Amino acid sequence: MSLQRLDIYNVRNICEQSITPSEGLNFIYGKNASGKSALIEAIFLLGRAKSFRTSFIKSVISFEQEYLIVSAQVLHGKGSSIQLGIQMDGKDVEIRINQQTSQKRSDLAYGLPLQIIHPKSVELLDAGAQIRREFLDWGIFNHEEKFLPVWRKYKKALAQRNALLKTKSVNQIHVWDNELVNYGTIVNDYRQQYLEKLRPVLKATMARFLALNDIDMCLVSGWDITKQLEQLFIDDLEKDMRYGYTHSGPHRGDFHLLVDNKLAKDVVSRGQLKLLVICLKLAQVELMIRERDSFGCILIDDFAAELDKDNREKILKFLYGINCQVFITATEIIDFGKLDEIKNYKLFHVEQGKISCVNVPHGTSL
Ligand SMILES: Nc1ncnc2c1ncn2[C@@H]1O[C@H](COP(=O)(O)OP(=O)(O)OP(=O)(O)O)[C@@H](O)[C@H]1O
Repeated sequence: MSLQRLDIYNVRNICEQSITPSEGLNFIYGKNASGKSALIEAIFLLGRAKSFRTSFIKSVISFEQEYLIVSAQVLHGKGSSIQLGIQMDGKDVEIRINQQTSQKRSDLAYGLPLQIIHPKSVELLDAGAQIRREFLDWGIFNHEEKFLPVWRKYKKALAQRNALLKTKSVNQIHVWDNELVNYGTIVNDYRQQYLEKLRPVLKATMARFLALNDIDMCLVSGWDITKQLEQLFIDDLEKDMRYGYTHSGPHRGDFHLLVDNKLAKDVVSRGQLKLLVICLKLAQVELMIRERDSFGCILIDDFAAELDKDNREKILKFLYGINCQVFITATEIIDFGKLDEIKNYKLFHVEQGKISCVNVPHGTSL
């Protein structure tokens, strides 16, 4: 799965640009504020229908413009391709798949699975649990089609229960308790199964980048698993009513990344933490390629940030070795290391929102 052609219209300082990327590695370089991240953001918008930098979409639309559009021809193996498009005006989102309008953001995500690594990605291991839940659930969503409808039903039941808690009208609350127990248990099981599959891939990926012993990953369910969830809803009712929300369930779930049985963020260096996050993200991609034989794009914004030359080389080697389209940005070509050993890549230069493909005869040392 890869972008064959990408058209960007009104994304930050990119007014109107089209590129034909390589199926393999795409290196994007340019000075600060040239528009490299805007290009990465455009691809992310297309696959996730949201920005990775802001929840305020108006700020992504070029100044004084009403809307943005990103569209692409996406090759889906065996020569078949689909046309994906998204238009956003800050209020509404219009998704087009092969010229048909779709209401579902999940259709885009299935059409173009994306993984992104950027300087703030380190939050995956040093910020609150929500970002880790989303990480796990995104992996499961791409593995198991049945997961999303169950998760949606769980969230709907949770919203209903919380609404009853807030108005203290708890007579009918057991109806929602039953739904939450039912769907919540399934969500937790999916997470556990996914984590069991991801763990060995993660350990193998980490071994390539980090000399850390005894790394493990374990699921935090979001409730005291020595007790029945059903019983916890009964026991916690008074507390839940006082705060107006449900304290136990997979919506409070998390995972812990442990190094020598301690939370990674408490024992490793900043650079190591960043590498651990990269490993987690690449392990998800690798698992998906193993199980589904394909992936969409890996996006890496600001490649050189906090990574030393050795690690940048190892990451590039890894990316070169997996069958996947990659977009990587840096301010200097030199940050990409030796490109002469890599075939099948394209180099793009960005300047004031204009993207141009730089011709480098393969085998040339940059
Ligand atoms: N809505 C917008 N409309 C037009 N330009 C914008 C908008 N939002 C931001 N910009 C400008 O777009 C330019 C490109 O920003 P971008 O973050 O893509 O740069 P970059 O090349 O990734 O830079 P750096 O290397 O510093 O991270 C900046 O000058 C920024 O001020």
